[in-house]
Amino acid sequence: MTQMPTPDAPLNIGTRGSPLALAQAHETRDRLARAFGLAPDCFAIVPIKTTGDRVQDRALRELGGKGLFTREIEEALLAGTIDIAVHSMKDMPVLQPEGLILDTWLPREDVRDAFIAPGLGGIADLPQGAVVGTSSLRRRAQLLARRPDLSVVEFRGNLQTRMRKLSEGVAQATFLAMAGLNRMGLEVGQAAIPPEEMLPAVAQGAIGIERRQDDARIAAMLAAIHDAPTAEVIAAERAFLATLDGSCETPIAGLARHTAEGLWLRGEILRPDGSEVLSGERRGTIADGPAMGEDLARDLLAQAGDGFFG
Ligand SMILES: NCc1[nH]cc(CCC(=O)O)c1CC(=O)O
Repeated sequence: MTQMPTPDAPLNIGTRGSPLALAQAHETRDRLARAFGLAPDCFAIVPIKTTGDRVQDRALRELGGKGLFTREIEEALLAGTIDIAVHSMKDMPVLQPEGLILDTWLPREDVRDAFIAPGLGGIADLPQGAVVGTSSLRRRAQLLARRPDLSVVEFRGNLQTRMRKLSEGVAQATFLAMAGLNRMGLEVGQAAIPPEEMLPAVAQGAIGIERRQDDARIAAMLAAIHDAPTAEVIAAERAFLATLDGSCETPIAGLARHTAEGLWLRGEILRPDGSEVLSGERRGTIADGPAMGEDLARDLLAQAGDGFFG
């Protein structure tokens, strides 16, 4: 019988301190509490500041990519200060440090990007030459591929900062993930963009829970809240990303869905200025997911050739 956490010996949940990260940590706590009939105070939410959170005003990707938002949290996990770490999987590197494992998934939220522009329903409504704010290489490239007439400005900071920039006219539109808005219960006039129009980031809308590999007690508890269908689509998407990763700073998008036969996967790589888009699809069984991701990535890399990334 698994030893259950108590208010005196709570299960410590590590997370970044942003409002979205905290909402995700609370969702994780609530699911665990419900699964085991435990009171909320059997869990402690431990916000951890990461390098990525500290460095607000520099071009983050110059500083070392995705691990920026996870290193301190993973160190706390290895040190035993926390027992699990809750992550937005869109921001997670494909490999975890020695001794840690990431194999628990909460049910995926809305995978779509949100278009946010007061009074406008979608990208097509933007006037010729309009300015759009985003800090996402992927969204920038996808937008310019569709609308080369638009200009894109860097948009950083929290949701409030971005909404203020919109109202000040710094840009006429911006993007966020529907998942984040939904998880925070926010209504900012967002319009969901169909994936055919803007393919989301790999693992967008998915929350993953990381733990120490040798912690059998925690593994048993996490099994109770694991969502297998989410694991299946993410396995295909992350294999696609893993095969592409390291080869480029190129914008990448990928989305897998269940079909009657198994899985469907679509992937896309773009030149940062949107001047070229390479995409493809695979279908297969659920067990084929990772192989579909790898195969599609290899195919796109071969199509791209050396010039694509330069
Ligand atoms: N890169 C930041 C980030 N990481 C995850 C989300 C949203 C939630 C999700 O996709 O799970 C966001 C913000 C955004 O893109 O609007």
